[in-house]
Amino acid sequence: MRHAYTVETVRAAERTLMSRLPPGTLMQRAAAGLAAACGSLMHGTYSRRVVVLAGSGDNGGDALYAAARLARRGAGVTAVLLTPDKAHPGGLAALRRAGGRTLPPEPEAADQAIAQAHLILDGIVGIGGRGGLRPQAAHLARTARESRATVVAVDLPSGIDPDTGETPGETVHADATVTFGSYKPGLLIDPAAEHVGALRLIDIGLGPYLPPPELEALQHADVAALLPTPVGETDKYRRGVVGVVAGSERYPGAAVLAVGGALRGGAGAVRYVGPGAEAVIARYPETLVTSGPPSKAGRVQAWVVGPGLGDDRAARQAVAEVLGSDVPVLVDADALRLADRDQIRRRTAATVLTPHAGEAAALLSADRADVESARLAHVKQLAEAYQATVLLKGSTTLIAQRGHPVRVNPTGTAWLSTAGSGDVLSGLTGSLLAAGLTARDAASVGAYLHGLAGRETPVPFGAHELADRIPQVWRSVHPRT
Ligand SMILES: NC(=O)C1=CN([C@@H]2O[C@H](COP(=O)(O)OP(=O)(O)OC[C@H]3O[C@@H](n4cnc5c(N)ncnc54)[C@H](OP(=O)(O)O)[C@@H]3O)[C@@H](O)[C@H]2O)[C@@H](O)CC1
Ligand SMILES: [K+]
Repeated sequence: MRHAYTVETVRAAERTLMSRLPPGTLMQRAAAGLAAACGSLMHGTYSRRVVVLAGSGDNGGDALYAAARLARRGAGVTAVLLTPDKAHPGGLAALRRAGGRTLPPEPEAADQAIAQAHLILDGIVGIGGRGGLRPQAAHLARTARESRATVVAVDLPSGIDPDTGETPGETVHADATVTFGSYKPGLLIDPAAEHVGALRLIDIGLGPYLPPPELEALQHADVAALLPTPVGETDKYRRGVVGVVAGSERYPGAAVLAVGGALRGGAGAVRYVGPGAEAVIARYPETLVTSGPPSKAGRVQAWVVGPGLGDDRAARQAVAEVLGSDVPVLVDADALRLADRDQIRRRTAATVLTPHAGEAAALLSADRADVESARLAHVKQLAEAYQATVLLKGSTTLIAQRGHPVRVNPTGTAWLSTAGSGDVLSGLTGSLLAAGLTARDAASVGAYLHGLAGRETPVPFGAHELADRIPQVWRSVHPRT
């Protein structure tokens, strides 16, 4: 599991640790890790040209100390000092002792040095940065982006908001980010995460001083431990039966895709309820289909409701019936519009809402653009407002449930934004719910497998191919399955 902490938490842990160590120890640990990472990115240091963009805080200090180490190993280092009279004194002295030269941030000289660099170290600001980059820093960030050099962000790409992943203005676009002590939420959440590049964590000894995280990201081993596995004496009810209420005369395909996802989610059987039965059976003969309302469909351990449902009276009635049940319910697509919001809040069994940014905006009476630019705040707000587990789909899918760290899904690809992709995710996640995972785990594991399937399916793909790919990625996560 990867854990991420807010600036306030990181600073508190650093204060405790620093009080037990000689002054400067943490910065030297950070600089040593950073210099080693730069050396390996440049495949050596001798005769490499390195430009340091150094702000006046400790982030600039880290960059200057690391650059001094590179200079001692043969790199030619030029430091562009954003405010020369406030540059980190220890870092600057170390760099000068190692033979590095410095420049004030005058555009012409700085631009020329950047144009000739093999590697640029972005030490403009770290966790002390506030708001969008100031004009001089923004100019350097743009020049670095346009250069051919490898851009390495120190702790984080300058200009991103470390706590939220928002990008309030110009930011550095890094090829790699070397972060210290712990991940920060902004490194893992878009739009900021898009500018992080390859992410490396340098351990500076903070671990024992960190409380529960603000954000976490599952990795293969975490997902493997959560995947349902049938054991000796079992039957379909013990493995879980998932009910899928999806599709309409107009959109029978949504029913097929949701059932396709559900059949790959580990439940023992899939019950389909709705007008798409013929199409569903034609593609998946193992589905148990019923034509009546959900309440007459027979026993299920979890429901999925919404994909392609339309919005007629029968659809509205089906949503209300499903929400009235006492088993976990996943509410997606049309059902997010049709559901009585108070009925969602009153439920005692788990509810999972799976909106994309547009649907999330409607549920919160907010703007879609605001949701996309501040995903973490909005997913938490939704979970709170609806007293539900919320999976906010998008470039970085987030899963929130009150009282727990938000989860960010580390898999996925922009190719997943294709028609029907969400229907497969709903079926898959509902199936994991029926198999007994908690709402938060089912949503996280569903997003993880769905994202991996998106990465593994040859592109460009259609949503039905994603469903077909799930067994393969399941086995890649859990080879002993
Ligand atoms: N603490 C520790 O133990 C360890 C900390 N470590 C390192 O310290 C870093 C934090 O250092 P920090 O606290 O000095 O802040 P930092 O990120 O350098 O920024 C302050 C500077 O930014 C400027 N500035 C602000 N906003 C700006 C903007 N929008 N646009 C432009 N400039 C802006 C601000 O200017 P001022 O307002 O003072 O004029 C000031 O000069 C952390 O990220 C990690 O790298 C590691 O060594 C490990 C041990
Ligand atoms: K930085």
